[in-house]
Amino acid sequence: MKVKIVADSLAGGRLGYELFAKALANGSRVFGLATGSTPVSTYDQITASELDFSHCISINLDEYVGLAPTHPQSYHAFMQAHFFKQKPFSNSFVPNGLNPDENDETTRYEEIIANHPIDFQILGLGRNGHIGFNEPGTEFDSATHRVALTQSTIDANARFFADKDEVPHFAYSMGIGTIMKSKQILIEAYGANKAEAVQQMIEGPVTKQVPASILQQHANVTVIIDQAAAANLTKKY
Ligand SMILES: N[C@@H]1[C@@H](O)[C@H](O)[C@@H](COP(=O)(O)O)O[C@@H]1O
Repeated sequence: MKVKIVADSLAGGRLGYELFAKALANGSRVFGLATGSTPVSTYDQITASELDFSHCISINLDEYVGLAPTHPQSYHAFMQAHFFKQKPFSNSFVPNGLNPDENDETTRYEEIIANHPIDFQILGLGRNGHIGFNEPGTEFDSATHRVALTQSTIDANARFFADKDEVPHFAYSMGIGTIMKSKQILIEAYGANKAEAVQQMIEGPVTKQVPASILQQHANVTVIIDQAAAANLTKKY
């Protein structure tokens, strides 16, 4: 893992942007994308830049089950607002949260990824160490699946919804095995409430209880964190 400690999320976003630009220049054509507040500073730099993704494909990590693409809190809507409206791809895939057939949706999505192997994947980090929506305890070789969200994740995401009761309890998510097949991975984390998960991801044992810890075994991972998220690290980076 390459660990980059920056002053704040703005500086992290600039670095994240540079990694995207470099990957694009080096021939990456399939980009795995994430939602959440973390990647926004990177997306802001990208959408303000000259980068062109019109010959590229994007594949998003996850989507809430039960939310229509037009729902303002759906990850479809998030991606439109923060990325695709300004920087369209030739084709963008996001799981279909309205597909009630779990097997159909997860198989369909896994096939899309098999047909378009991900060159560059950006990830955020959950407070409990989750990546995508792969909660603690998820198998490391998991494929795209339907996830029951933990209370900690529901609580963390409630801030985006008018009412806590509106937060979906299920999501479709790429699996950890799916994510690990990406050729290059960038994971970003900002703020003190990520410090514990960051320390466990980088310095802790590789354990299912901290899904992101598996990234220690990936050959090409860059971690971008700010000072606050780096606070619990015990070694120098
Ligand atoms: N499914 C998303 C993740 O992809 C994201 O990385 C994480 C952190 O969110 P945030 O970046 O807002 O802290 O939580 C959500 O549950």
